[in-house]
Amino acid sequence: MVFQGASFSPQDAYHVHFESNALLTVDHTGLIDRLIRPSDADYTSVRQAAQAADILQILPAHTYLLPGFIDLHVHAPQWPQAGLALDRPLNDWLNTHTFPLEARYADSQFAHRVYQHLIPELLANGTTTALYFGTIHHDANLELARACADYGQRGYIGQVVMDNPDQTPATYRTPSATDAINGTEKFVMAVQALAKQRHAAVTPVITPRFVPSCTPAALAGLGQLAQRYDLPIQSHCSESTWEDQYAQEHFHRRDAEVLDHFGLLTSRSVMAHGTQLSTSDLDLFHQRQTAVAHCPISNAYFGNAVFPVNQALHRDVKVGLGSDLSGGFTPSLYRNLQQAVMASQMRQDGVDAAQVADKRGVKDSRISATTAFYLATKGGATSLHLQAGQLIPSYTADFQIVHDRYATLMPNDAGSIFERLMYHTTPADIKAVYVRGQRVHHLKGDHN
Ligand SMILES: O=c1[nH]c(=O)c2nc[nH]c2[nH]1
Repeated sequence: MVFQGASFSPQDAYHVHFESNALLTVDHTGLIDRLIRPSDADYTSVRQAAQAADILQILPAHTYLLPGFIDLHVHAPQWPQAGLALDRPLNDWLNTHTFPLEARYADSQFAHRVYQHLIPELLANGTTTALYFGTIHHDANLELARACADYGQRGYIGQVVMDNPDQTPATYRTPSATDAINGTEKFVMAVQALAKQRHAAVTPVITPRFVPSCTPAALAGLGQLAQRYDLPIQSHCSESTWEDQYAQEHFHRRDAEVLDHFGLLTSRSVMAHGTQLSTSDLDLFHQRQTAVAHCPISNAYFGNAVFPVNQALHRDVKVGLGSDLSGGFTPSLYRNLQQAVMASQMRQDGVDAAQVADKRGVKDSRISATTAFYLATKGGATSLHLQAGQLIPSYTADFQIVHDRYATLMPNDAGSIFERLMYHTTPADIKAVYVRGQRVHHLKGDHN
Protein backbone atom coordinates (compact mmCIF):
# COMPACT_ATOMS: atom_id res chain seq x y z
CA MET A 1 0.00 0.00 0.00
CA VAL A 2 1.19 3.54 -0.79
CA PHE A 3 -0.43 6.58 0.84
CA GLN A 4 -0.19 9.97 -0.80
CA GLY A 5 -1.09 13.14 1.06
CA ALA A 6 -0.36 15.50 3.92
CA SER A 7 0.72 14.26 7.31
CA PHE A 8 1.70 15.28 10.83
CA SER A 9 4.15 13.27 12.93
CA PRO A 10 5.77 14.12 16.28
CA GLN A 11 9.51 14.73 16.24
CA ASP A 12 9.96 15.09 19.99
CA ALA A 13 7.93 16.48 22.90
CA TYR A 14 8.11 20.03 21.53
CA HIS A 15 8.14 19.70 17.72
CA VAL A 16 5.77 18.26 15.17
CA HIS A 17 6.75 17.51 11.58
CA PHE A 18 4.49 18.36 8.62
CA GLU A 19 4.68 16.83 5.15
CA SER A 20 2.47 18.40 2.50
CA ASN A 21 2.31 15.69 -0.17
CA ALA A 22 4.67 12.80 0.55
CA LEU A 23 4.28 9.17 -0.41
CA LEU A 24 4.37 6.74 2.49
CA THR A 25 5.02 3.18 1.39
CA VAL A 26 4.06 0.24 3.61
CA ASP A 27 5.67 -3.19 3.18
CA HIS A 28 3.96 -6.58 3.35
CA THR A 29 4.86 -6.98 7.06
CA GLY A 30 2.97 -3.80 7.99
CA LEU A 31 5.99 -1.56 8.49
CA ILE A 32 6.55 1.84 6.93
CA ASP A 33 9.09 1.23 4.22
CA ARG A 34 9.84 4.67 2.78
CA LEU A 35 8.76 8.28 3.00
CA ILE A 36 9.25 9.83 -0.44
CA ARG A 37 8.97 13.58 -0.98
CA PRO A 38 8.01 15.21 -4.30
CA SER A 39 11.60 16.46 -4.53
CA ASP A 40 12.95 12.86 -4.46
CA ALA A 41 14.06 11.45 -7.82
CA ASP A 42 11.76 8.42 -7.82
CA TYR A 43 8.60 10.11 -6.47
CA THR A 44 6.82 10.03 -9.83
CA SER A 45 7.88 6.52 -10.76
CA VAL A 46 6.91 5.05 -7.35
CA ARG A 47 3.58 6.83 -7.56
CA GLN A 48 2.89 5.59 -11.09
CA ALA A 49 3.85 2.02 -10.19
CA ALA A 50 1.52 2.11 -7.16
CA GLN A 51 -1.30 3.48 -9.27
CA ALA A 52 -0.78 0.77 -11.91
CA ALA A 53 -0.82 -1.91 -9.18
CA ASP A 54 -3.97 -0.36 -7.66
CA ILE A 55 -2.31 0.14 -4.27
CA LEU A 56 -2.15 3.94 -4.31
CA GLN A 57 -4.36 5.61 -1.76
CA ILE A 58 -4.67 9.36 -2.30
CA LEU A 59 -5.94 11.23 0.76
CA PRO A 60 -8.94 13.44 -0.11
CA ALA A 61 -8.71 17.23 0.27
CA HIS A 62 -8.40 18.48 3.85
CA THR A 63 -7.61 15.07 5.29
CA TYR A 64 -4.35 14.22 7.06
CA LEU A 65 -2.40 11.13 7.98
CA LEU A 66 -1.49 10.95 11.67
CA PRO A 67 0.07 8.15 13.72
CA GLY A 68 -2.53 6.07 15.55
CA PHE A 69 -2.93 6.99 19.20
CA ILE A 70 -1.56 4.89 22.05
CA ASP A 71 -3.71 4.75 25.17
CA LEU A 72 -1.46 3.86 28.09
CA HIS A 73 -4.17 3.23 30.66
CA VAL A 74 -7.59 1.67 30.06
CA HIS A 75 -9.69 -0.34 32.50
CA ALA A 76 -11.55 -2.31 29.84
CA PRO A 77 -14.15 -3.84 32.21
CA GLN A 78 -15.20 -0.39 33.41
CA TRP A 79 -16.49 0.64 29.97
CA PRO A 80 -20.17 0.09 30.95
CA GLN A 81 -19.87 2.68 33.74
CA ALA A 82 -17.98 5.39 31.78
CA GLY A 83 -19.10 8.75 33.18
CA LEU A 84 -20.90 7.36 36.23
CA ALA A 85 -20.39 8.30 39.89
CA LEU A 86 -17.34 10.47 39.25
CA ASP A 87 -18.33 12.77 42.10
CA ARG A 88 -17.20 10.13 44.65
CA PRO A 89 -13.67 9.95 46.10
CA LEU A 90 -11.46 7.21 44.61
CA ASN A 91 -11.72 4.68 47.42
CA ASP A 92 -15.48 5.05 47.68
CA TRP A 93 -15.88 4.89 43.87
CA LEU A 94 -13.82 1.69 43.78
CA ASN A 95 -15.72 -0.07 46.57
CA THR A 96 -19.24 1.08 45.76
CA HIS A 97 -19.22 1.02 41.95
CA THR A 98 -16.11 -0.37 40.35
CA PHE A 99 -15.40 -3.59 42.23
CA PRO A 100 -19.05 -4.78 41.99
CA LEU A 101 -19.00 -4.11 38.23
CA GLU A 102 -15.67 -5.87 37.73
CA ALA A 103 -16.92 -8.85 39.75
CA ARG A 104 -19.53 -9.43 37.00
CA TYR A 105 -16.76 -10.55 34.63
CA ALA A 106 -16.83 -13.96 36.29
CA ASP A 107 -19.42 -14.33 33.52
CA SER A 108 -17.34 -14.49 30.35
CA GLN A 109 -20.39 -13.96 28.14
CA PHE A 110 -20.81 -10.55 29.75
CA ALA A 111 -17.10 -9.95 29.14
CA HIS A 112 -17.50 -10.93 25.50
CA ARG A 113 -20.39 -8.51 25.02
CA VAL A 114 -18.56 -5.56 26.62
CA TYR A 115 -15.20 -6.12 24.94
CA GLN A 116 -16.74 -6.62 21.50
CA HIS A 117 -18.34 -3.21 22.03
CA LEU A 118 -15.29 -1.43 23.47
CA ILE A 119 -12.55 -2.29 20.98
CA PRO A 120 -14.32 -0.93 17.85
CA GLU A 121 -15.20 2.20 19.84
CA LEU A 122 -11.53 2.82 20.68
CA LEU A 123 -10.49 2.20 17.07
CA ALA A 124 -13.16 4.66 15.89
CA ASN A 125 -11.51 7.23 18.18
CA GLY A 126 -8.12 6.68 16.55
CA THR A 127 -6.61 4.45 19.27
CA THR A 128 -4.53 1.76 17.57
CA THR A 129 -2.74 0.50 20.69
CA ALA A 130 -4.01 0.20 24.24
CA LEU A 131 -2.56 -0.94 27.54
CA TYR A 132 -5.43 -2.65 29.34
CA PHE A 133 -6.27 -3.64 32.86
CA GLY A 134 -8.68 -6.57 32.72
CA THR A 135 -10.20 -8.13 35.83
CA ILE A 136 -9.11 -10.97 38.11
CA HIS A 137 -10.79 -13.51 35.76
CA HIS A 138 -8.70 -15.58 33.33
CA ASP A 139 -11.49 -16.37 30.86
CA ALA A 140 -12.81 -12.81 30.73
CA ASN A 141 -9.31 -11.47 30.16
CA LEU A 142 -8.88 -13.89 27.28
CA GLU A 143 -12.12 -12.49 25.82
CA LEU A 144 -10.42 -9.09 25.87
CA ALA A 145 -7.34 -10.46 24.11
CA ARG A 146 -9.58 -12.19 21.54
CA ALA A 147 -11.52 -8.96 20.92
CA CYS A 148 -8.22 -7.18 20.17
CA ALA A 149 -7.33 -10.00 17.77
CA ASP A 150 -10.82 -9.94 16.18
CA TYR A 151 -10.70 -6.22 15.43
CA GLY A 152 -6.96 -5.92 14.78
CA GLN A 153 -6.08 -3.60 17.65
CA ARG A 154 -2.68 -3.87 19.32
CA GLY A 155 -3.44 -4.79 22.92
CA TYR A 156 -1.33 -5.11 26.03
CA ILE A 157 -3.47 -7.00 28.50
CA GLY A 158 -3.12 -7.53 32.22
CA GLN A 159 -4.82 -9.96 34.58
CA VAL A 160 -5.48 -7.84 37.65
CA VAL A 161 -4.07 -9.03 40.97
CA MET A 162 -5.77 -7.82 44.16
CA ASP A 163 -5.34 -10.29 47.00
CA ASN A 164 -5.24 -8.07 50.10
CA PRO A 165 -8.31 -9.01 52.18
CA ASP A 166 -8.16 -5.70 54.07
CA GLN A 167 -8.69 -3.63 50.93
CA THR A 168 -10.81 -5.82 48.66
CA PRO A 169 -14.30 -7.29 48.99
CA ALA A 170 -14.66 -11.06 49.46
CA THR A 171 -16.78 -11.11 46.28
CA TYR A 172 -13.97 -9.68 44.17
CA ARG A 173 -10.56 -10.78 45.31
CA THR A 174 -7.67 -12.88 44.05
CA PRO A 175 -7.85 -15.82 46.50
CA SER A 176 -4.17 -15.74 47.59
CA ALA A 177 -0.69 -14.62 46.59
CA THR A 178 -0.01 -18.12 45.25
CA ASP A 179 -3.14 -17.93 43.09
CA ALA A 180 -2.06 -14.48 41.95
CA ILE A 181 1.29 -15.73 40.73
CA ASN A 182 0.12 -19.05 39.26
CA GLY A 183 -2.92 -17.41 37.66
CA THR A 184 -0.81 -14.66 36.13
CA GLU A 185 1.68 -17.17 34.74
CA LYS A 186 -1.15 -19.21 33.21
CA PHE A 187 -2.60 -16.05 31.66
CA VAL A 188 0.79 -15.05 30.23
CA MET A 189 1.06 -18.45 28.51
CA ALA A 190 -2.50 -18.23 27.17
CA VAL A 191 -2.01 -14.76 25.66
CA GLN A 192 1.32 -15.72 24.12
CA ALA A 193 -0.34 -18.80 22.58
CA LEU A 194 -3.20 -16.67 21.23
CA ALA A 195 -0.75 -14.19 19.72
CA LYS A 196 0.95 -17.04 17.83
CA GLN A 197 -2.23 -18.80 16.80
CA ARG A 198 -4.03 -15.69 15.52
CA HIS A 199 -0.94 -13.73 14.44
CA ALA A 200 -2.34 -11.07 16.77
CA ALA A 201 -0.50 -8.13 18.33
CA VAL A 202 -1.44 -9.05 21.90
CA THR A 203 1.03 -9.06 24.80
CA PRO A 204 0.48 -10.09 28.44
CA VAL A 205 1.27 -7.57 31.16
CA ILE A 206 2.04 -8.11 34.86
CA THR A 207 -0.71 -6.18 36.68
CA PRO A 208 -0.77 -5.65 40.45
CA ARG A 209 -3.77 -3.32 40.78
CA PHE A 210 -2.01 -0.94 43.17
CA VAL A 211 -0.11 -1.22 46.43
CA PRO A 212 -3.17 -1.06 48.75
CA SER A 213 -4.94 -3.97 47.06
CA CYS A 214 -1.97 -6.37 47.06
CA THR A 215 -0.12 -8.34 49.73
CA PRO A 216 3.67 -8.07 49.89
CA ALA A 217 3.91 -11.74 48.83
CA ALA A 218 1.93 -11.05 45.66
CA LEU A 219 3.93 -7.92 44.85
CA ALA A 220 7.21 -9.81 45.30
CA GLY A 221 6.04 -12.79 43.22
CA LEU A 222 4.81 -10.57 40.39
CA GLY A 223 8.13 -8.69 40.33
CA GLN A 224 9.93 -12.01 39.95
CA LEU A 225 7.55 -13.20 37.20
CA ALA A 226 8.06 -9.99 35.24
CA GLN A 227 11.80 -10.50 35.41
CA ARG A 228 11.67 -14.21 34.53
CA TYR A 229 9.56 -13.66 31.40
CA ASP A 230 10.84 -10.16 30.58
CA LEU A 231 7.31 -8.76 30.61
CA PRO A 232 5.81 -5.29 30.75
CA ILE A 233 4.35 -4.23 34.11
CA GLN A 234 1.50 -1.84 34.88
CA SER A 235 0.00 -0.48 38.07
CA HIS A 236 -1.12 2.77 39.67
CA CYS A 237 1.40 4.89 41.55
CA SER A 238 0.85 7.90 43.82
CA GLU A 239 -2.51 8.45 42.19
CA SER A 240 -4.21 10.31 45.05
CA THR A 241 -3.45 11.64 48.49
CA TRP A 242 -5.11 8.59 50.00
CA GLU A 243 -3.03 6.11 47.97
CA ASP A 244 0.16 8.05 48.65
CA GLN A 245 -0.47 8.02 52.40
CA TYR A 246 -1.42 4.34 52.40
CA ALA A 247 2.14 3.39 51.37
CA GLN A 248 3.64 5.59 54.09
CA GLU A 249 1.35 4.19 56.77
CA HIS A 250 1.72 0.51 55.85
CA PHE A 251 5.25 0.28 54.43
CA HIS A 252 6.93 3.42 55.82
CA ARG A 253 8.09 4.23 52.32
CA ARG A 254 6.81 6.25 49.44
CA ASP A 255 4.46 4.45 47.01
CA ALA A 256 7.12 4.46 44.26
CA GLU A 257 9.68 3.04 46.68
CA VAL A 258 7.36 0.18 47.62
CA LEU A 259 6.89 -0.74 43.95
CA ASP A 260 10.62 -0.46 43.39
CA HIS A 261 11.38 -2.60 46.42
CA PHE A 262 9.36 -5.44 44.86
CA GLY A 263 11.06 -5.14 41.45
CA LEU A 264 8.04 -3.50 39.84
CA LEU A 265 9.69 -0.30 38.58
CA THR A 266 11.56 -1.40 35.47
CA SER A 267 12.20 0.02 32.02
CA ARG A 268 9.10 -1.93 30.92
CA SER A 269 6.81 -0.51 33.65
CA VAL A 270 4.00 1.96 33.04
CA MET A 271 2.59 3.55 36.19
CA ALA A 272 -0.73 5.37 35.95
CA HIS A 273 -1.44 8.86 37.26
CA GLY A 274 1.53 9.89 39.47
CA THR A 275 -0.12 13.14 40.53
CA GLN A 276 1.51 12.89 43.98
CA LEU A 277 5.00 11.87 42.81
CA SER A 278 7.74 13.87 44.52
CA THR A 279 10.83 15.08 42.67
CA SER A 280 12.81 12.21 44.21
CA ASP A 281 10.13 9.79 42.90
CA LEU A 282 10.51 11.33 39.44
CA ASP A 283 14.25 10.84 39.68
CA LEU A 284 13.67 7.20 40.63
CA PHE A 285 11.39 6.83 37.59
CA HIS A 286 14.12 8.33 35.45
CA GLN A 287 16.77 5.97 36.86
CA ARG A 288 14.56 2.94 36.31
CA GLN A 289 13.33 4.23 32.93
CA THR A 290 9.77 3.68 34.17
CA ALA A 291 6.98 5.52 32.34
CA VAL A 292 4.03 7.52 33.65
CA ALA A 293 0.60 7.17 32.04
CA HIS A 294 -0.75 10.71 32.37
CA CYS A 295 -4.55 10.55 32.74
CA PRO A 296 -5.65 14.19 32.87
CA ILE A 297 -9.41 13.66 32.85
CA SER A 298 -9.41 11.00 35.55
CA ASN A 299 -6.92 13.02 37.59
CA ALA A 300 -9.38 15.92 37.68
CA TYR A 301 -11.74 13.63 39.61
CA PHE A 302 -9.43 11.45 41.69
CA GLY A 303 -5.90 12.87 41.45
CA ASN A 304 -6.06 15.59 44.14
CA ALA A 305 -3.48 17.49 42.06
CA VAL A 306 -2.32 18.06 38.49
CA PHE A 307 0.50 15.82 37.24
CA PRO A 308 3.52 18.01 36.31
CA VAL A 309 3.98 16.78 32.74
CA ASN A 310 6.49 19.41 31.73
CA GLN A 311 8.62 18.95 34.82
CA ALA A 312 8.62 15.16 34.29
CA LEU A 313 9.66 15.57 30.65
CA HIS A 314 12.44 17.94 31.70
CA ARG A 315 13.70 15.28 34.11
CA ASP A 316 13.75 12.85 31.20
CA VAL A 317 10.94 10.71 32.58
CA LYS A 318 8.98 8.78 29.94
CA VAL A 319 5.37 10.01 29.76
CA GLY A 320 2.42 8.92 27.62
CA LEU A 321 -1.32 9.57 27.73
CA GLY A 322 -4.12 7.45 29.21
CA SER A 323 -7.89 7.72 29.02
CA ASP A 324 -8.21 5.73 32.27
CA LEU A 325 -11.67 4.50 31.36
CA SER A 326 -13.69 4.80 33.51
CA GLY A 327 -11.98 7.14 36.01
CA GLY A 328 -11.94 9.14 32.78
CA PHE A 329 -15.32 9.24 31.06
CA THR A 330 -14.28 9.19 27.40
CA PRO A 331 -12.54 6.72 25.10
CA SER A 332 -11.13 9.65 23.09
CA LEU A 333 -7.46 10.51 23.47
CA TYR A 334 -8.29 13.76 21.65
CA ARG A 335 -10.43 14.73 24.64
CA ASN A 336 -7.62 13.70 26.93
CA LEU A 337 -4.93 15.61 25.11
CA GLN A 338 -7.14 18.70 25.22
CA GLN A 339 -7.55 18.21 28.97
CA ALA A 340 -3.78 17.71 29.35
CA VAL A 341 -3.23 21.17 27.89
CA MET A 342 -6.02 22.74 29.99
CA ALA A 343 -4.85 21.14 33.24
CA SER A 344 -1.28 22.28 32.62
CA GLN A 345 -2.50 25.84 32.08
CA MET A 346 -4.40 25.73 35.38
CA ARG A 347 -1.33 24.37 37.15
CA GLN A 348 0.69 27.22 35.69
CA ASP A 349 -1.78 29.94 36.69
CA GLY A 350 -3.11 28.45 39.95
CA VAL A 351 -6.78 28.21 40.81
CA ASP A 352 -7.44 30.38 43.84
CA ALA A 353 -7.86 34.08 43.08
CA ALA A 354 -7.46 34.87 46.80
CA GLN A 355 -3.74 34.06 46.42
CA VAL A 356 -1.29 36.63 45.04
CA ALA A 357 -1.18 36.13 41.26
CA ASP A 358 2.51 35.37 40.88
CA LYS A 359 2.47 32.85 43.76
CA ARG A 360 -0.73 31.10 42.74
CA GLY A 361 0.58 28.64 40.20
CA VAL A 362 3.65 26.59 39.35
CA LYS A 363 6.04 28.06 36.77
CA ASP A 364 6.99 26.14 33.64
CA SER A 365 3.93 23.89 33.83
CA ARG A 366 2.07 24.83 30.66
CA ILE A 367 2.23 22.43 27.72
CA SER A 368 1.04 22.98 24.15
CA ALA A 369 -1.05 20.83 21.84
CA THR A 370 2.25 19.71 20.28
CA THR A 371 3.41 18.19 23.57
CA ALA A 372 0.00 16.63 24.19
CA PHE A 373 0.12 15.08 20.67
CA TYR A 374 3.58 13.72 21.50
CA LEU A 375 2.18 12.08 24.67
CA ALA A 376 -0.58 10.36 22.68
CA THR A 377 1.87 9.03 20.07
CA LYS A 378 5.64 8.88 20.49
CA GLY A 379 5.48 9.22 24.29
CA GLY A 380 3.23 6.16 24.53
CA ALA A 381 5.30 4.22 22.00
CA THR A 382 8.52 4.92 23.88
CA SER A 383 6.89 3.81 27.12
CA LEU A 384 5.98 0.46 25.53
CA HIS A 385 9.25 0.07 23.59
CA LEU A 386 7.23 0.10 20.39
CA GLN A 387 8.52 1.26 17.00
CA ALA A 388 5.31 3.24 16.55
CA GLY A 389 3.86 6.70 17.04
CA GLN A 390 5.83 8.37 14.24
CA LEU A 391 5.54 8.28 10.46
CA ILE A 392 9.09 7.21 9.72
CA PRO A 393 10.65 4.21 7.95
CA SER A 394 10.85 0.92 9.88
CA TYR A 395 8.06 2.00 12.25
CA THR A 396 4.75 0.15 12.29
CA ALA A 397 2.09 1.43 9.90
CA ASP A 398 -0.46 2.37 12.57
CA PHE A 399 -2.34 5.37 11.19
CA GLN A 400 -5.46 7.44 11.41
CA ILE A 401 -6.79 9.53 8.52
CA VAL A 402 -8.44 12.64 9.92
CA HIS A 403 -10.58 15.33 8.29
CA ASP A 404 -10.17 19.03 9.10
CA ARG A 405 -13.80 20.11 9.32
CA TYR A 406 -13.10 23.86 9.45
CA ALA A 407 -10.68 23.96 6.50
CA THR A 408 -12.85 26.23 4.40
CA LEU A 409 -13.42 28.80 7.18
CA MET A 410 -9.95 29.44 8.53
CA PRO A 411 -6.32 29.91 7.43
CA ASN A 412 -4.63 26.78 6.17
CA ASP A 413 -1.04 27.04 7.30
CA ALA A 414 0.26 23.81 8.84
CA GLY A 415 0.29 25.18 12.40
CA SER A 416 -3.39 26.21 12.26
CA ILE A 417 -4.45 22.92 10.68
CA PHE A 418 -2.58 20.95 13.35
CA GLU A 419 -4.20 22.84 16.24
CA ARG A 420 -7.65 22.51 14.68
CA LEU A 421 -7.16 18.76 14.33
CA MET A 422 -6.08 18.46 17.96
CA TYR A 423 -9.02 20.50 19.28
CA HIS A 424 -11.88 19.49 16.98
CA THR A 425 -11.43 15.88 15.93
CA THR A 426 -14.25 13.55 16.94
CA PRO A 427 -15.00 10.04 15.63
CA ALA A 428 -17.07 11.71 12.88
CA ASP A 429 -13.80 13.18 11.49
CA ILE A 430 -11.70 10.00 11.73
CA LYS A 431 -12.18 8.57 8.27
CA ALA A 432 -10.06 5.44 8.58
CA VAL A 433 -7.70 3.70 10.97
CA TYR A 434 -4.90 1.26 10.13
CA VAL A 435 -2.88 -1.11 12.31
CA ARG A 436 0.18 -2.84 10.83
CA GLY A 437 -0.91 -1.54 7.42
CA GLN A 438 -4.36 -3.18 7.62
CA ARG A 439 -7.49 -1.08 7.70
CA VAL A 440 -9.27 -1.81 10.99
CA HIS A 441 -11.89 0.95 10.92
CA HIS A 442 -13.53 3.21 8.37
CA LEU A 443 -16.37 5.66 8.60
CA LYS A 444 -19.48 4.28 6.99
CA GLY A 445 -19.91 5.85 3.56
CA ASP A 446 -16.17 6.63 3.35
CA HIS A 447 -13.67 4.49 1.47
CA ASN A 448 -10.32 5.73 2.68
O1 LIG B 1 -8.72 5.42 38.43
C1 LIG B 1 -8.57 4.33 38.98
N1 LIG B 1 -9.28 3.26 38.57
C2 LIG B 1 -9.14 2.05 39.12
O2 LIG B 1 -9.80 1.11 38.71
C3 LIG B 1 -8.21 1.92 40.18
N2 LIG B 1 -7.81 0.91 40.94
C4 LIG B 1 -6.89 1.37 41.77
N3 LIG B 1 -6.70 2.70 41.58
C5 LIG B 1 -7.50 3.05 40.58
N4 LIG B 1 -7.70 4.22 39.98
